Amino acid sequence: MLQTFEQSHLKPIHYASPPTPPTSNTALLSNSSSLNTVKAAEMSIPNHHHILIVTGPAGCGKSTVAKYLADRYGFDYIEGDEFHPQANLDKMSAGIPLNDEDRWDWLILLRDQALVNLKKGSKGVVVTCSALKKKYRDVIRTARLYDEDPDANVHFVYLRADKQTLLARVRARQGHYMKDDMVESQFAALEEPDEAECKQLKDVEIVDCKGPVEEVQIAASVVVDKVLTGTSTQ
Ligand SMILES: Nc1ncnc2c1ncn2[C@@H]1O[C@H](COP(=O)(O)OP(=O)(O)O)[C@@H](O)[C@H]1O
Ligand SMILES: O=C(O)[C@H](O)[C@@H](O)[C@H](O)[C@H](O)COP(=O)(O)O
Repeated sequence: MLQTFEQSHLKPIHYASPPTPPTSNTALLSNSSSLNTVKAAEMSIPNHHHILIVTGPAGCGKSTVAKYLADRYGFDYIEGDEFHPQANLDKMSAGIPLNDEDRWDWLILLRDQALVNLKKGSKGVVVTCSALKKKYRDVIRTARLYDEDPDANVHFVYLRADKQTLLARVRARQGHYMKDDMVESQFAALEEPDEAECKQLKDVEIVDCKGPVEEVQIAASVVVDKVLTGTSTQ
């Protein structure tokens, strides 16, 4: 376990795009297009307890990308929005941003649900969670401390786009409690994974999510393929 932690610590940082400013995935896709033809079934994924957390503000495409990744790797899919207590849902539906107090138990619940699924035999889980602040991501990172084996291999996929792009998506989205008036507060709270966090912890992949759905899904799978097969080279 400690060994696993140290090994993952030694894994090189892998940016799908640099921390700032946002860029497109064009270079990543053209450099790595051959990887996208690799079928997940043909990939040799070491049997670690993979916990992939797809993060970013409302509208960045967490659910859209997480479902794709879960399907690709045969991992369980945990939709973070389904684990909020009613009080949180009521707040968000009323356009009131959650605060730290509102989020702690939710984050712990998501972490523990991921561990429950792994304990039941899932080879990996993909979790959607905005994880807007570093301290929230740190809660999920503690999964390896509570893993039974313990082998949990936590990785974050941060979907990055500008506020206007996400505002437009949330405005167009139907039937969701999170309305576009919450996007401003999401960005106000957002602490993007910065270079220090990425370099120190080596568990964050940054994917530009401004492009079309399919492009973003492929870009995410390119970096996650490398994480899961231990072939990240940067
Ligand atoms: N890359 C994309 N381009 C355009 N629309 C997208 C993209 N990704 C997601 N969407 C749409 O934007 C809305 C928000 O996506 P969703 O996956 O629910 O994001 P999140 O889970 O981060 O809030 C949905 O209506 C979805 O269909
Ligand atoms: O799909 C979305 O619009 C978001 O995922 C949204 O539902 C919300 O971001 C989280 O559930 C938790 O709220 P916080 O992001 O404020 O922690």
